Parts: sequence; C-alpha cells; structure tokens
Amino acid sequence: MTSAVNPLQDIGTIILGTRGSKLAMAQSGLVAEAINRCPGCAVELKRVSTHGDRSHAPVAELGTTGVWTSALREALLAGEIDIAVHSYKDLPTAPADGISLAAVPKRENPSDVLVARDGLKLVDLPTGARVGTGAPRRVAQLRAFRPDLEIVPIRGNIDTRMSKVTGGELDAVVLAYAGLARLGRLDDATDVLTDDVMLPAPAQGALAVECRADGPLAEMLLVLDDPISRAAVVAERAVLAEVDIATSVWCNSTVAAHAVPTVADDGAVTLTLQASVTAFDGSDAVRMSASGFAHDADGLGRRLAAALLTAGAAKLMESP
Ligand SMILES: NCc1[nH]cc(CCC(=O)O)c1CC(=O)O
Repeated sequence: MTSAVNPLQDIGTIILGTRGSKLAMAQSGLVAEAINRCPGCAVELKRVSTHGDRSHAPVAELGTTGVWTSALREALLAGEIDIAVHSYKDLPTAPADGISLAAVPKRENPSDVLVARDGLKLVDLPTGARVGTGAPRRVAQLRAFRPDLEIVPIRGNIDTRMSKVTGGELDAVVLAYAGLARLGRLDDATDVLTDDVMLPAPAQGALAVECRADGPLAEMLLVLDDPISRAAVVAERAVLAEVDIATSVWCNSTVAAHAVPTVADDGAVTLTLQASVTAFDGSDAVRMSASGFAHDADGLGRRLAAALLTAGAAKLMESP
C-alpha cells in the first residue's frame, strides 16, 4: 500500500528559534501555530538572545547591521535551530549565505501609530509636546511635520515605551501598528499615521521565516508564504538596499517605503510604491512613487531608489 508523501514525516520536531521579547514570542507563536496545523508537524520554540537584546545602548549606536537577527542566523547555520522568525524590517539588506527566505506570511498593517495621552492625535499635540522615538526615520518625519515637538530618544520593548506615556514622562510615542496588533494592544493607539505624514519602514509589519537553504524545510514552509505580501516587501527593501549601497547609514537611515498591491480582474498584481528619504533634522525630503508589476518588484524598487538618489537623497543623509 502506498501513502501520499508527507515531506515532513522524517523531520521530527522542528526547532523554531526566536528572540525572547514578548513581541518576538507572539510573532513566533503565530508561525508555530501555522506549522503545527500541518499534519504530522511538531514545533518547539527555542529562545536565542541577540546583540540588541543584551546591549542597552541606543540601537543607532550599536554600530553593526543585524543586531536583532545575526545570532538567530548563526544558530540556524549551526543546526541549533531549524527555523528563524524575524521582524522583516530588522533584517540586513545583504543576503545571508546558506539561508533561504522560505516564507513571508500575510503582512499586518505596515503603518506607524501614535500612542498619546488623553487620546490625542498627532495634529492635536500641544506645541512642545514630548514625543518618544529613537528611529531616525520616525524622528526625521516627525520633525518635518511638526518642527515644534520635542523628540525624546527612547528604546526598550513596546511595554516599556508605552509606560512612559502612562507614567507621564512623555506625551506620546510612535510605534508600529503591527507590533501593537500582535500584542493585542491596538486599543492603546490614538492615531494611525497616514503615509503622507509618516511613511513606514521598508517591510514594516511583515515577518521573515528563514531556514537552511540545503534542508528539507524550505519547500514545506512555502505553505506559509503570501506572494503578494512578499512582492510588496521585496519592492520596499530594494529601495532600502540601493540607498544603503549609496550611503552606508543602514540602521540610521531615514529611508521609508510602502508598496500597495492591487489585483486586477485577470489576476495580475500591480504595486504602487511610494518612497522617501528625509534629512535628519526634517528640513528637507525627497519623496517619489512609481507603479509596476509584482513580478518585477525588485526592479521597481531599485529604479525608484535610483530616481531618489538622482534627486539628492544621499546628500540629505550626510550628517546626522
Ligand atoms: N526594531 C523594533 C521592531 N521591529 C519590528 C517592530 C514592529 C513589528 C513589525 O514591524 O513587524 C518593532 C517595534 C516598532 O517598530 O514599534
């Protein structure tokens, strides 16, 4: 008697590596749940501590790419874990040898949100209000839109950041919608920031599921992949990669990008990609958009980056 081939039947328990933060555990839990739904699969979570978790310095000063992700990739290559789940926006743009991006699950809302006292929206914050964020992209866009605000550099996990608002130390913080959604804390958001005010980080809201390129998991993990989310993120990251090459400011970059997919009646997927680079002090910015087919997502992003660079994007990020 023959039975249908189950590509996982010989794999045994799959070890899924994750950072230990509440958000990372929630994200990894979502991926683990999806894998556990496949018949015969069993997943075990294993915590891996990263450079970013161990250091308390501002992320912009850690001086290296992959502060949240390198340790997970090393554990993957060493065979200590079989799958790594990352926030896609935290991954370096350079490809990693021996590792496949097996799946990009359906993306959460990529926007940033404001969590402010008294339910305030960004436009309602009083002059001089104290707003916490450490990300150069958020700082620059906030300064461009509301030069009167006092921006306070902060870091720490989402709970820590939000507690500075409830504790009265800050009037507001800027966070990713996706992070709040995954922690079940969306009710705390007081304003969902629109693209014209705060264009998100490339790949914000998306997860990256990686495995060893030579193993059996890559094919099986494709069930978790959402090709439209993947195409959008690939376009956004191509902008970042191309600007990175021209400027080498990586974590300190103010590059923002958002690709909105549309599916035509014939099934063809088109992306409308918007991208911007803002001067660190918010005094100047270049912003452009372009459309193209999802199957050329990478080319679309690279061409838009080239146009941004021609318009002076690299110069804007010369001095922090
Ligand atoms: N570097 C921190 C980080 N990495 C991913 C997210 C949010 C979740 C996501 O973008 O998928 C966050 C927190 C934040 O920006 O508020």
